[in-house]
Parts: sequence; C-alpha cells; structure tokens
Amino acid sequence: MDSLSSSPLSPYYHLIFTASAFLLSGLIFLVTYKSKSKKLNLPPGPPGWPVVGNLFQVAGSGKQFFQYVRDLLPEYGPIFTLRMGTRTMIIISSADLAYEALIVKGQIFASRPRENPTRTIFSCNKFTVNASLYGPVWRSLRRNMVQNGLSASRLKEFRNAREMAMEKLIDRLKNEAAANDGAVWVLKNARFAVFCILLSMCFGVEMDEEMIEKVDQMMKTVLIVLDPRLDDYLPLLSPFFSKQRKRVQEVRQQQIETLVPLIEKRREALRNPEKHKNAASFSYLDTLFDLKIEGRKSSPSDPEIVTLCSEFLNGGTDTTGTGIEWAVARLIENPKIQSRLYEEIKSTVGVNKKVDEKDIEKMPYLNAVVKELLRKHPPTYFSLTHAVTEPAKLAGYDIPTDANVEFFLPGISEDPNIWSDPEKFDPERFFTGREEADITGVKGVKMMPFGIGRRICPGLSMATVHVNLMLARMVQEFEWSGHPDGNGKVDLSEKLEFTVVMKNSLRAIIKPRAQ
Ligand code: HEM
Repeated sequence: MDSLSSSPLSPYYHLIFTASAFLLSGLIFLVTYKSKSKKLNLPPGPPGWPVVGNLFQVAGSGKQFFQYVRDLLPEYGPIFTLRMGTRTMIIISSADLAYEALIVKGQIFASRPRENPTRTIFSCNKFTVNASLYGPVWRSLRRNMVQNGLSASRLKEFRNAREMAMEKLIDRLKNEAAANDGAVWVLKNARFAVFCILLSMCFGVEMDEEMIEKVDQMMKTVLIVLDPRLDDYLPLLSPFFSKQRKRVQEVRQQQIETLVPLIEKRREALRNPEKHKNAASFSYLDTLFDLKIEGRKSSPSDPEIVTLCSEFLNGGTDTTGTGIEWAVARLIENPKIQSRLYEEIKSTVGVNKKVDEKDIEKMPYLNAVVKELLRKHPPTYFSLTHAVTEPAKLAGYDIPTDANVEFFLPGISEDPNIWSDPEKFDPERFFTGREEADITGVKGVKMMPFGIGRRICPGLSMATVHVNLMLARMVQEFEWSGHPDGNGKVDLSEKLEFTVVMKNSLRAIIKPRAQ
C-alpha cells in the first residue's frame, strides 16, 4: 500500500512551478540517475520529465492512482515502471509474474522499501511486522503475531468478544434505522464493530464507548497524516513542508498519549488480576511486554508497543469494514443473491438461533459470496509495497534493490485470461466449482486479496471469519435495500481512502426479517 493507497497528489499540483525551480539543482541527481539507470534494463513505462519523472503526470491526471495505473495496463502490460520523483515504482499486474516473484523467488522479493520520514516516525524506524525489512526483526515480530497473537487457539478465546461486537452492531443498526426511517450507514457501523473486536483482542481491558470512539478517532488522524506528500517523492522540497512535519510530531505524541494509558491499564490488570475480574485472560499486548527480538537485548519500549498495537488495529479495521460495505452493496444490487444467502442461513441455523462462527463452515453459499467479494473488491488495490533483498530479474527486466515493487491486485483478479466474465459479481462461479482459486497462492495465483508468499497477511483467517460472520448476522437480522436518494440503486464508483471504499458511502434501508 504505502504511497499507493493514498489519495492523489493533485492538491500539490500548484507546487509544480516551485518544483521547476529545483530542476536545476536536481540536474546533478539526473546525471547520476541516468548513468545508473543506463546500465539497468528496467521495465518500460510512460516517458517522464527530468527529475520529477511521472510524478506530475500522475498528480495532474485528475485520476485516482489505481485508476491511472489501470489505464496504463493496455499500453504497458503486466510489468511497467513509473518514476515518482526519486522513487522508482515497478508495477506488476499479472498472476504469473506475481507467482514468480512472491512464490518462486519469494525470499528475494520479501523485503520492504525505505520509508518516507513520516512513516519512519510512526513505525518506530520499521519496528512493525508490515514495515520491517526481511530479516531477524521481521521474523521475531511476525512469529509472535502469528503464533502467539493470532493462532487458532487464541482466536477461539476471543469468540465472546466477537459475539458481543455482533450484538452491539445489530443494536446500533436497529437504533440508527429507528431514528432515520430505516436508513443506516454501512461502512461506519461495520468498521466500528470490527474495531471493537480488535481493541479487545489487542488490549484485553474493558473500554466504554467513549474511549473506543477516542481511540478510533486518533487512528483515523494517524492515517490522514500518513498520506504521502510531495516531498516524500522530492525530498528537495522538504523545506516547504515544515508545518506538516510539526503536525506529524504532534499526532505521534497524541497517539502515544492515547494508547500508553491502555497499556498501563493492562499491566495493572496483569499485576492484580483479582481487582480486574473483567479483564480478558489474554491479549496481543501481553505477548509484547517481554518479547525477545533476534539480535536485540531489550524488549520493546512503550513507544514501540504503541506502534505494534496500532499496526494490529489498523491492519484489520478499514480492510474488513470496506469488505462489508461492498458486500452489502452487491446484495442490494442482486436481491436474488441476498435471498439465497438468507435461505442458506435459515436452513443451516433455523429461525430462532443466531448465526455463530461455527455455522459459517457449514454455509458454502456464504463462503462463495465472500470469496467473490474479495475477488471483485479486494479492500486494498495494491498489496503492501515490496522490495528485493538483492538485485533481481523478473520477466527479463532488472529489479534494483531501491525500487518499490507494487502488485496491482485487480489486474490479477479481473484478468479475462484467467476468469470468465471477470466484470460480473457472480458467487456462483465458486459455489458450483466452475472456477476455483487458492487464495494463498501456493497452488497458483488467480486472486491475492491478502497478498501471497512470505508476507501474506497474517490476519487472513481471522479477517475471513469476521467478514463471513458479520455478513451472515446482518442478513439474518435485516433485509437490505437501496436508499430512496439513489432511487433504490447503488452507485458502485470507487474512491481511495487507505482502502478502496465506495465513492458515495453506502446508506441502505434495513427492514427486520419476519421471524
Ligand atoms: C479483509 C481484511 C484484510 C485484508 C484484505 C488484508 C490484506 C492484506 C494485504 C494485501 C497485505 C500485504 C501482503 C503483502 O505484503 O504482500 C497484508 C499484510 C498484513 N496484514 Fe492484512 N488484511 C486484512 C486483515 C488483517 C488483520 C485482521 C490483521 C491483524 C490484526 C492484518 C495484519 C496484517 C499485517 C501485520 C500485515 C503485514 C505482513 C508482513 O509484512 O509480514 N491484516 N494484509
């Protein structure tokens, strides 16, 4: 995701003239760059300008970045280069090349690129699972998250938290609908529900709704300041961004001040369990206090713990919420799919019992709807940015170690060469077994909403449970239809907001199901 999941750079477009003033000083860079890139056989790409490369073409195009990339595919094919100021981006959009890079040459393509200064501050100098270079720190942090935080047995322990969050979600929807002639906002409510689950898994302490809102608001503020700026691509311009740099420091401070009290509260609960009977018996945070990191003597500091907890919360909140928003939109657009799903729910759990996560495995149609959802609407259109650990080759081109290697996911999951009717939202393709796809990529790649290979999303299993469970509960309780403002129809336009959400946030009408 990195730079790619951001909004376009158009607000900075006026700075184009300022940038021109720097062209001269950038000439030295250009000469060095040219002599370096001459020796390299980089993938082709649209011709750019000196120093700034394709940066202003992208920013001035008026298109979202993913749209800009999508429009280049017919001309430049499955692997091409964009030069964004000092960054070289290599964009890969074919299943075969993704498989070759991330599975066959998985170890070489498993690292991350250098970060911009803002990200370095929030990642505590790459001390997170997602940002760390391929090496001992990544191994220690990832192993801890997968084996201690997100293992199957740990996931079971949080069943209660999931059930409570589902109850709260249904109540919130009922109350909102009652106050608004049946209308509810989908993304906001789904996001909140998953955030509650992740918060309780992360901190293991009780929180009232006000505190939950406060942490959520803070996380959103962090995402906003993480949006890339022009000086991330043209560091020469950084003197113009001192106000923004100050803001970054303030937000980081605010993040620490919001989360450290929760960390302290958990420490206290662990020290005095008899006084904190409502605290969970386990939390992700517990695994961080004395975590051993290969090659390091000290366990994580409080600011590092803040960063690791934020990663846990951020990784699963918007991604899952976005998935639910698109799922509901598709069910409104296709009432037959919605009825069929409801019929499956009724025939699996009956009318009096609420769907729980054990039922999900017995619902092949629900599973097919969710898989089709992740194919057609991968919540992030780019996987996180990769980098190679050593100079490499892909499709005969050079991949230098300082390049950002980006995987454009819809290029794969909507490829007409590997999918029939890829444009169509059609769960039937998976339900009937007409088409199949191994989501982990091990047996071959056809879609990769969670990435594949060594850096595959460690939250895959949990996230799949969350999406299935939430969707099943929402459909079990309510019949969903379009809002009268859109004449009952849904507008499927997209926009980038960390994840790719609906351009017009989905407002739906809900009607409780007759029991
Ligand atoms: C529907 C929900 C989710 C989607 C679509 C999703 C998608 C992704 C993608 C595309 C990547 C990048 C893989 C790569 O680098 O090639 C990723 C990485 C990651 N995800 Fe998720 N994710 C989801 C939920 C979660 C959850 C619930 C968590 C944890 C609580 C999580 C934590 C992470 C972490 C830590 C990484 C970095 C892994 C690494 O660099 O080794 N994600 N995810």
